[in-house]
Amino acid sequence: MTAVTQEAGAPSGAALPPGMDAGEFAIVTEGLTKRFRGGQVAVDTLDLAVPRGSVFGFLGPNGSGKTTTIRMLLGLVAPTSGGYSVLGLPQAQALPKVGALVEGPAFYPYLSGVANLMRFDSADPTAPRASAKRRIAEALDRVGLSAAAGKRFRNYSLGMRQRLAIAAALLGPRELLILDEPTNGLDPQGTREVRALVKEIAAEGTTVFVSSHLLAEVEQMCTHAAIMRTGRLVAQGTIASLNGGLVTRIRVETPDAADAARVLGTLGLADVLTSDGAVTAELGGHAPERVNAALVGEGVAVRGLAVVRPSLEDVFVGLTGEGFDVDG
Ligand SMILES: Nc1ncnc2c1ncn2[C@@H]1O[C@H](COP(=O)(O)OP(=O)(O)OP(=O)(O)O)[C@@H](O)[C@H]1O
Repeated sequence: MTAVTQEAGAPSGAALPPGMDAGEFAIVTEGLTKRFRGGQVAVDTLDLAVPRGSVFGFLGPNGSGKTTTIRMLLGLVAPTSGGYSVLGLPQAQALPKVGALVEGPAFYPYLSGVANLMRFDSADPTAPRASAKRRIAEALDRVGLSAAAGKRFRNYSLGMRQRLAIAAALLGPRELLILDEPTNGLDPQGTREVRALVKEIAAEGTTVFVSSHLLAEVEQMCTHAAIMRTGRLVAQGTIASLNGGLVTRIRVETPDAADAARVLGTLGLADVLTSDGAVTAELGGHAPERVNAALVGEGVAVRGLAVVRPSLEDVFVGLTGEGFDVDG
């Protein structure tokens, strides 16, 4: 692994996932730690491995260390100890290939989208002036704002404003896009627009590292996730592997709970439990429609039947014994 130079020195040497090398990853951190003055440990010996090409959800309740981690990856905050690698390159070479949206850029309300991006682009001393127009047009096109490019920023919807901010992060070819809570403060329409845009950008081959405190958002938008709690990594992997440790259950609402429990047991479903007028059991390989037919065939009055799939929230609760408190 090529460690990005930082004052804390070399990476800790913590193990990468077996059989993998740093070239496969857009971001690797090893023992990454940030202790603020006053003793607060915001990020605690964090080992992250973000595969290239993934949409990687960096998930955790408020205050779990997500922004501090992102600020370290971007060289805005020096780690106390540990190391990190971005795109396997030294920081000066990596950063031009990284687009980032950490705190929303300040746009001028009375200027158009395109004029705002021109101001933004001209503030970057590394961006060649001759190709500015093309670069800006491409970024606007990529976020679907070409038609609204001449409209004043103050007349943009919340979703359009955030898409313009993402366009600002995409001025130039990027291998990695880092977005800190990009749907925060957006209305449902704006949230949908940003989620769709993230998927499109990923489909074009850019790795997207996106922080969120919204479990459902990460489940919908991401291929992989890392779950944080008070600065520590709780789990990471593909969404399927994170959910995979938990079983899908079937839930039957019925006034005939005892009969329903007997039928589920006869069918071979495991861990049959009865409470509050409902019977639940591990679904295993059984088809829910067959289970329903068997229940009805045995005279059980089925008021409701649901397949309860494990969620990332269940993963978090299972691993920490705590609820996922977004205000925590
Ligand atoms: N400059 C700082 N000085 C001292 N403590 C800080 C500083 N920045 C962050 N912290 C603390 O570090 C912890 C992690 O904060 P951080 O902002 O990284 O979390 P987060 O997961 O991004 O949360 P949020 O979603 O609320 O931004 C918090 O307890 C926070 O109060």
